[in-house]
Amino acid sequence: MFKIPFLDIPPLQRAAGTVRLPGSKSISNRVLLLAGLSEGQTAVHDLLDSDDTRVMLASLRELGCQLEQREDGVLLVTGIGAQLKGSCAKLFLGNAGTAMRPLTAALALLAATQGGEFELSGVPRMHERPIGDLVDALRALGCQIECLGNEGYPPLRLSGPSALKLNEPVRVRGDVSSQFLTALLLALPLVSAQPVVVEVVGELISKPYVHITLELLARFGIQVQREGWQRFTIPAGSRYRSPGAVHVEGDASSASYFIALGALAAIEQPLRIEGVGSASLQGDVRFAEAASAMGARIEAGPNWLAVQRGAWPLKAIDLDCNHIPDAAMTLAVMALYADGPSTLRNIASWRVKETDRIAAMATELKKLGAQVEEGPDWLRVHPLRLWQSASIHTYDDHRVAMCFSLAAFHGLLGKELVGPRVTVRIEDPNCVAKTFPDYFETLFEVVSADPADVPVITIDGPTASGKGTLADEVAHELGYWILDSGALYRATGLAASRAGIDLDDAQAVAAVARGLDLHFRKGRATLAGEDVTEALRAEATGLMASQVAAHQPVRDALQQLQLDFRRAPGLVADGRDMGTAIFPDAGLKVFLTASAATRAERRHKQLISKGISASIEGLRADLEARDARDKSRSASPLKPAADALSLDNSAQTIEESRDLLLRWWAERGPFSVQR
Ligand SMILES: Nc1ncnc2c1ncn2[C@@H]1O[C@H](COP(=O)(O)OP(=O)(O)O)[C@@H](O)[C@H]1O
Ligand SMILES: Nc1ccn([C@H]2C[C@H](O)[C@@H](COP(=O)(O)OP(=O)(O)O)O2)c(=O)n1
Repeated sequence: MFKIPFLDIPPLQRAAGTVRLPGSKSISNRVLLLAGLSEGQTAVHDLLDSDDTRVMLASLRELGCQLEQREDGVLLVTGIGAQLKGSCAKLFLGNAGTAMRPLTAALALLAATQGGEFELSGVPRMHERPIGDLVDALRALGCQIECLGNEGYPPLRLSGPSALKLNEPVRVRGDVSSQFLTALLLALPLVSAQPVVVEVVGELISKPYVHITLELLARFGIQVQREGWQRFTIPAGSRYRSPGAVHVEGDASSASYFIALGALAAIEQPLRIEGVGSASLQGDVRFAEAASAMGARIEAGPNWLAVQRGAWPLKAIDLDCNHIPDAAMTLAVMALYADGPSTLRNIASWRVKETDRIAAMATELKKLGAQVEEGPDWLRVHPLRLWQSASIHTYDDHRVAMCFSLAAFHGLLGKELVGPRVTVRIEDPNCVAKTFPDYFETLFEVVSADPADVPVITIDGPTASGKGTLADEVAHELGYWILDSGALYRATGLAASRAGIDLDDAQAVAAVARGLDLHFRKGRATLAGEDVTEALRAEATGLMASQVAAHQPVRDALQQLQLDFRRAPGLVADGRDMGTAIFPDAGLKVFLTASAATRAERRHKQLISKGISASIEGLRADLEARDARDKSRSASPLKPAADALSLDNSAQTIEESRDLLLRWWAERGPFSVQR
């Protein structure tokens, strides 16, 4: 997760590999509610773990459902069997429309029939998202609902008991959001002692989402009868019955970013997307048709897609997007790469989503330099040839963040470079946590950039100056990868000494370096399958590292391994020769020092905290000897690069050093200082 103020994405060129999608948000939250209302236990497989599902889970727990996370990731939900366990609760639902609407309907009906009082609230944006049509429908039915802020908007208070009028059809508007109808369909089986009829007023939008609702209701034992998309009947005596186990499909809206990615950048090989396909329930899989119309080459299996670039530039489209409201935002960004203006129509619902998405898309696309026109329910985007770096505001809207990451792909038309290479800054990247917490990690796994375009910060300096600590801090703030180059020399020294090799035998040690079976995962290092995290950090290993690092053949053997760390979105590399030898073109080079006394003291503290005893004098002698060797060797000696900025942090805190580096970095970047 990128919990940072912004993420700068450098120019990206290609995509290849396989993406596994997170579970569908729409299906996850519907399944949770149905499982929560059912009798018995439901094993939910592949549930999405995100902000929106977390608020639903917290609410279910509050309402008395038992939730148990199995070791294999499956969630066991024991439902309340349509019987309230408590008569009051206050539920906070964040910005999750898929929790607010159905819980409102379900709790209003439960309060009416069984008595109770429930308050439902969310973040400020949730209190601006209309729910009046659902409230009206429920009030007409006899439910007691109070809007605690503005009429027609959350927060809401639902209370009862009260008499329900179920003889007449429940009428609900369907032309603003289909979620109101979905909410009623999910909840009305609670009161279906007699048949209950729902009539939709106005033309129903987003029908595919209602289709998902009906399919899932069927899996939980409720066969809704449908006449067109206007009239729905819940048969008398309907009861929620757990199907035992449910598998949640991958999220088709999330797939749209990777389908677009394939269309833009899967040049040699298709990009494979797992979790959705031709057998998917979700309407947003039809985004694939829109992407095909723009030129993508797509092959589909039951639960996978393989997408490759076809037409380039993409083909402009003029499309009614009513059937793919969420995924269609991605088309607006693809339109930048088209051969003419593209028009997205029938998207009025965008105006009442996480933000006013029509306005947001228009504003942010224009920042990149695009010409954009908008109407009450449409958006027209003209292709972009002269790109400019832009800081994209994301409005706490996950989809804005995800679709604009695609604007980092540009420049290449055929083999020719068109326009400048620019940086796309995504503000508040963590807003993707709503539906796809690992979106950026997933993206960076499958994309590649020209290494020259990937920004690098180097931090070189003597031992215990704080390079590693500072590199971690800075990389974390920028969302960059980390190269601890010393670890490669340490691993080489350790592996060579374990193999009984003379550390002064340059060729023999270089052979070890070339065959190094070293992996870093989740803060642990393994060498030939053995966890060597602690062994690598031992002082003795540092001395061995310094010894083997003096051999040019060893340095040559490790060079490519180090260069391979240079991947989007960027790299912070620490060592002795990062700025002088490995990344001479780094955008920022820092030479970090501190007095020998300070460094000895820091190392001493570090060792003591790990329970290793050592004398400060001994440590100081060791580190001075190591510095002397690192500086005096002929192969890439420790010295500042000509263009490095020196920083003596003897009297600085880690935070002060970090903020200074980030300021230096911001001054060199395409955006003015932002912190
Ligand atoms: N201003 C500072 N900057 C960086 N590290 C510091 C600072 N003050 C104290 N330290 C501590 O110094 C120790 C050595 O830092 P480390 O990153 O391991 O150094 P290096 O990678 O240069 O050998 C760490 O325990 C770190 O917390
Ligand atoms: N880029 C590098 C990194 C480390 N080395 C050598 C020289 C160092 O004394 C050892 C150990 O490096 P490391 O950065 O892990 O050591 P410290 O954490 O600074 O004690 O490896 C090098 O020659 N070039």
